[in-house]
Amino acid sequence: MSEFHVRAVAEGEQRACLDVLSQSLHGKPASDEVWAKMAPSWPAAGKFAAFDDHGTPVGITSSFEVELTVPGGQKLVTAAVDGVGVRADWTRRGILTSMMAAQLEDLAARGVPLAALHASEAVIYGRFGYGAATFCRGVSVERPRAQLRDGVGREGVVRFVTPAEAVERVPALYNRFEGTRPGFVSRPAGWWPGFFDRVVTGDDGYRVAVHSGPDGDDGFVVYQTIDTRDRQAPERGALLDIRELHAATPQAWAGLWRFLLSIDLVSAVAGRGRPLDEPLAELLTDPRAVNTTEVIDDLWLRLVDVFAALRARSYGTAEPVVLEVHDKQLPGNDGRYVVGPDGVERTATEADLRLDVATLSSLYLGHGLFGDLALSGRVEVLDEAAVARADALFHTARTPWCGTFF
Ligand SMILES: CC(=O)SCCNC(=O)CCNC(=O)[C@H](O)C(C)(C)COP(=O)(O)OP(=O)(O)OC[C@H]1O[C@@H](n2cnc3c(N)ncnc32)[C@H](O)[C@@H]1OP(=O)(O)O
Repeated sequence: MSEFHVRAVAEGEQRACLDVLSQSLHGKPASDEVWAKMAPSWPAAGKFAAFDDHGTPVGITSSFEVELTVPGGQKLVTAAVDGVGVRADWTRRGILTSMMAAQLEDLAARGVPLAALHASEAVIYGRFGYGAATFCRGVSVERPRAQLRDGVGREGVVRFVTPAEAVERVPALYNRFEGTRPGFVSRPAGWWPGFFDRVVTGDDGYRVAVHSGPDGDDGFVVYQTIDTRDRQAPERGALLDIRELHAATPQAWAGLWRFLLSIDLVSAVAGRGRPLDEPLAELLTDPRAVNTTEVIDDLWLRLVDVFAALRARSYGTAEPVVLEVHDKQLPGNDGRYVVGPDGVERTATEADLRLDVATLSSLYLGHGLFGDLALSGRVEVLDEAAVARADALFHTARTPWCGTFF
């Protein structure tokens, strides 16, 4: 059997690596035209690849830097891991395992405290210390059943913007939302061309509408209209499918939903990836017009530097707990940490709760309960009373949500 070795991607090797990624995701190799557009946002930096005996890449993992808002509002440098794939004729030979090890060691050496990703499958990344840290919801709001309560979302004005205006204005607008919730990630300049500009300027008919309140533009929605008519239902209204909806104020949020729910000839307004706690039903006279179509893991987080990450977030009010953390990939994180409202220290005292780094990572942003994870054995309870204290310390007032796909 051929061998592989993993190393950092060198300048000039990116296009061959992109082809590996495309193959793993059932896509086509990039044409010269596509590559010319992508190349600026596909630097060699942050990429590790596996190469066969002939020097041909057969696996790839990438990352770029973002800032992630942690409970309490601090923004931590985070490696946004994306572009992971192994060529189908090389899978299940340990290539991903080796690439993840190289990437994590590099991040730790560079002092990057967190790594985060969106997983194609939920079974892949737990073994590398990632835990599902934010969840999101799919919603569908039935029309005409959904009628807004009196006065909801009437303060501002909503207007369409052209794709060119959207490309120019929305990035600055988005910066107004950063830091409002744990789990939010910044969108660096390199994110926009591949994930926003391409969509709104493409051929799929996406529309962008912007909300203005007393302080100017304060929210936007990107959505697509899908024709759902068929022979059985020739008069059925369209489906409005939200790609993203962000608002700086509750008024802007309600105003954008008012706009969507007021468009004529529509049978439903739907969206995936919405926050779990979005109070949509509260806008309507008939709350049953809102259906939850799915609840699914969103951001997977990995504490690369456990001490730095624990110290960076704030905690609720409770007596401290001692957590004993185990980290297979980065043993420097192994040890006990006393966590309380006044801060975090390493400690030699007896542990109250024992857990691995993936479990701690999934609890870090405030989603989930130590008590629930204790039920499945993911948290080992050494002092029963510590479970409620840990939940009180880690719980956050706002449900964590990422809101950005990468
Ligand atoms: C952040 C992102 O970019 S998400 C996108 C991830 N990429 C994709 O989904 C593209 C299609 N899939 C692939 O390219 C590959 O199958 C990968 C990257 C998911 C896995 O790569 P591999 O080199 O096969 O992983 P590797 O051999 O290191 O497997 C490590 C372990 O994970 C398990 N594993 C890996 N992938 C999967 C999977 N998709 N389903 C179930 N188990 C898996 C392996 O069985 C192995 O288990 P073991 O340690 O008990 O033996």
